[in-house]
Amino acid sequence: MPSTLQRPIVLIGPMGAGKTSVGKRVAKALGRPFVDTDKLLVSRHGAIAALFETHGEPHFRELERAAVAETLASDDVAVVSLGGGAVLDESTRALLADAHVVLLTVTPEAVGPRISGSDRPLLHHDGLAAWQAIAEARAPIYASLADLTLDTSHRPLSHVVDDIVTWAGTEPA
Ligand SMILES: Nc1ncnc2c1ncn2[C@@H]1O[C@H](COP(=O)(O)OP(=O)(O)OP(=O)(O)O)[C@@H](O)[C@H]1O
Ligand SMILES: O=C(O)C1=C[C@@H](O)[C@@H](O)[C@H](O)C1
Ligand SMILES: [Mg+2]
Repeated sequence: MPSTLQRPIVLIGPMGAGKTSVGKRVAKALGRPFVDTDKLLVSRHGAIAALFETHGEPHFRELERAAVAETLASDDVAVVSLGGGAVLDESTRALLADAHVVLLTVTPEAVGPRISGSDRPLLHHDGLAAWQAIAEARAPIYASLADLTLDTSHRPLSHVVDDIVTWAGTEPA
């Protein structure tokens, strides 16, 4: 049954934490629309790795900020999964003030298999070492925004989804 959630649920966290997979399932469980901003950007501008290579990361962040702003301005969208670095942008962070923000975390040990073979440009050179450095540098930003934090390292997707759905039902509208 569709929920009456008044504010969107926004999933943040490092690459491979499960934002896309979990967000899609939370939206389905709530019977509400879902947007993954990485997927939105790919549908409009092509592969993220090519965008980084051709136009650079700052250009990608601008496109990302616009995509997040547009998505959160829609009355229809209830669950939004962001790209891992979206919260680096100050104005993107400000857009999250009215959302239920859920931080998904994952340990380096657990994320290894999840990111192997992923086409994330920031991981092209050093893989797991790059992931770890990026995740550590961003951890304070993620933590400062989170209303709920869930570690996904050793938990099936369905348990993470159930926790978010239950928590959303207890949050003030
Ligand atoms: N709790 C989990 N247990 C096991 N595997 C998981 C879990 N959550 C996600 N995965 C797997 O990890 C991979 C990455 O997940 P996902 O794409 O959802 O991460 P993400 O946070 O959206 O990453 P990105 O920032 O790169 O978009 C997928 O193959 C997914 O099936
Ligand atoms: O953590 C990051 O900076 C990124 C994560 C991905 O979701 C993509 O948005 C892109 O590869 C950048
Ligand atoms: Mg994703």
